[in-house]
Amino acid sequence: MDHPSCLQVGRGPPPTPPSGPPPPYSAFPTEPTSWEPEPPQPRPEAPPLPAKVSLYDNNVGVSLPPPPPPPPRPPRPPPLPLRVNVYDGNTGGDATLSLRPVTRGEDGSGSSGLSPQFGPPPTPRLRTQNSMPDLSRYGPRSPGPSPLSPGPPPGVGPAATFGPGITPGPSKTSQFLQGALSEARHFAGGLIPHPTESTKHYTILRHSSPLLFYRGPKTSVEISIFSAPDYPIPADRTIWMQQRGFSGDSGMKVKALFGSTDDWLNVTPAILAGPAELNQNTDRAWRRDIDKAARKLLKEKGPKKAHIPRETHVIRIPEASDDGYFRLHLCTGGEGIPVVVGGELSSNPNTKTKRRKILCTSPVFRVASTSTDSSVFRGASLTTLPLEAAAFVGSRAILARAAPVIAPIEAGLDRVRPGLIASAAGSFAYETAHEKAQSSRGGLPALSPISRFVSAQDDPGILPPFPFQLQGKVTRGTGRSTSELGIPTANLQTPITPDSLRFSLNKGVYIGWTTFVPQTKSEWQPPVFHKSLISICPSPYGIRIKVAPEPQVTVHLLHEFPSSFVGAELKVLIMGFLRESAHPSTPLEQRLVSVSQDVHMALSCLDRPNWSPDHGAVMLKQKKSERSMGERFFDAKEKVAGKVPLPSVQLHNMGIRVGDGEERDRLHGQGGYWIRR
Ligand SMILES: Cc1cc2nc3c(=O)[nH]c(=O)nc-3n(C[C@H](O)[C@H](O)[C@H](O)COP(=O)(O)O)c2cc1C
Ligand SMILES: Nc1ncnc2c1ncn2[C@@H]1O[C@H](COP(=O)(O)OP(=O)(O)O)[C@@H](O)[C@H]1O
Repeated sequence: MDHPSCLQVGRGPPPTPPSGPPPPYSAFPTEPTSWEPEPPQPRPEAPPLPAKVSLYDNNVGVSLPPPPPPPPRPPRPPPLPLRVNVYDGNTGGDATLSLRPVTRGEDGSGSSGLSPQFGPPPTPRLRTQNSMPDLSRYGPRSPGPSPLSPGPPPGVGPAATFGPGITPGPSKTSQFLQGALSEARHFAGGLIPHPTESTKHYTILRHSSPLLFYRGPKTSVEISIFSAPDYPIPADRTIWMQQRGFSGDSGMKVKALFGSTDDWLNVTPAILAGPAELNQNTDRAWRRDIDKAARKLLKEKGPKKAHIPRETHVIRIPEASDDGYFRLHLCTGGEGIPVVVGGELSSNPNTKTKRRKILCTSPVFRVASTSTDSSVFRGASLTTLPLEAAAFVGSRAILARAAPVIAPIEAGLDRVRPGLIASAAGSFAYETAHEKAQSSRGGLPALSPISRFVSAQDDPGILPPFPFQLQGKVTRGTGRSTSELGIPTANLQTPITPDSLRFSLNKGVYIGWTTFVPQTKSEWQPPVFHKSLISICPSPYGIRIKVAPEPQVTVHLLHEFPSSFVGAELKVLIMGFLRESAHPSTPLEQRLVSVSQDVHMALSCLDRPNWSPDHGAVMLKQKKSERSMGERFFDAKEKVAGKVPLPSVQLHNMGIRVGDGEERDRLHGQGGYWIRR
């Protein structure tokens, strides 16, 4: 094959779309090389969690004023039930804690007077097996199922609502949290009464509790937007999050990432989901809230002006926003941050086009992690004090529960730390790596795409930070890549580790080489490498609607195989970055053109000697020996992780901020999803 195009790293003129379908590549030879696979390492299990922990631990190291005595409650109307999303260590998913208030003494406890109930853990999302296409690679294709077609319920976290709670069988963890968080419910009760805020034409209903416990990248707030019959939601609507009042920490660190230069973050949900993709219980709870609010709006505004439900949003709260009070603004038009509160544009003609118009603002909510401490009490206003008390109690409860998980890790670290890293050097190295990652990003993609218009002699070949190596078992896909794009993709079951790699990669398409890892020693043969296209991004097929979808590694090998190899172990050497992933809503024709270009690029590029797998393997070795101190620290962290019991749950899932929040924000982007009503 003739390759007029050559390569360079950096910007270049726009690529010329190749005409026709991707070229056949079955005839391309594979190359034996000395790059050998290494086996993956197993990880030990976490110790079991205790069933019961004392709530009020006097050894927490903070001076807490005695909690205010509960105000006398009128018997009617009954207080609304509070539901708090918590991580359920037993199921590995989220549990919704629904605390239904009862009259004091009614339950015989006489303590908080609240009888908690728990929502069920979400049903794990299963893949539809019957949607597998015929694997005859270039045969006629049947259209795949629509992304919005009915399917099994997704792994969405349960909603926190004001409607009646969903009553499942309580788990061990939930029993523990029952006691702890019923206290939180008691205190938080004071702030619940305003789950909706309205302007003349718009209303925002907050489904979630006013008190959201931080749960890592999955932390989310759920709202529904209503509008008057003559005022549909504008197509250019955006949702912005603004921090309000007291903040527990510095806050708002990755403004550029979220398109903001102020205390405003653009948190508009990324994905439009179909009703069939939602967890049905969650949606039912949302609808109950919506019906209740709609009835109220009808009463207030009359049938002609009553606001009608338009959209429901599950908005991911960026981890970098830290603890504090927040509200959301529904905006339209303009550019930059919305600076006009009250729905009117500035009269200054110079700034007019730059400003977004705020259509409506949501009720306030509080995000709390275990970093909540007594200083928050000092910063709280009188109206927010009950919520602060609730945050405090809740965070103590979660910390207490986390302690048995953290303790063995700490102990294990102490055992292995002296030989691996002195903690001071470690933290320095960590900072260095962290800063490096930060500066290399600067809000722009750090990886320059390979340009298509450089002559072979100018081709610099693999450039840092490449190559990378990933390994994983092939799992079944949805069949959509085959049916829609004509490329079967081997989906790898692999977390992207170590962190240094995870945080370096853009969501995008890469070129590289893939080899099969022999299952037994007797199977060993010199490895054969196949040119490959590697995609690292969340599945665009919407079957796993999540607040913070994890990137998936999928590989299309540029070689024809007689049959499927699901279950095989692949090793992938990633050599260069081609392009950012197209948004899932990109029209099919455009995606086809991109994939066809990707195939051309991989074929022309990887044939050159400076892109060979041997060359890649040498560079990988070299890279390993030249690791920066920061990268070594990441390695050390991995090694430590291999030697000490790792928690089966991640600490951020237990409300503990562990410092990687900004990187995770980068990884997940805005996240979130929304549905039409
Ligand atoms: C060459 C190539 C290019 C891809 N480009 C994109 C893209 O631009 N945007 C995107 O969301 N996903 C992209 N993907 C990911 C696939 O659309 C899909 O997530 C993956 O192949 C899994 O699909 P499956 O469920 O059919 O196995 C790409 C995959 C490959 C192999
Ligand atoms: N050239 C190839 N590249 C990747 N996978 C292939 C290739 N040829 C066959 N396969 C097999 O096809 C499977 C993908 O097919 P399938 O899951 O039906 O489609 P999709 O990738 O659209 O989800 C892979 O898991 C792999 O076993």
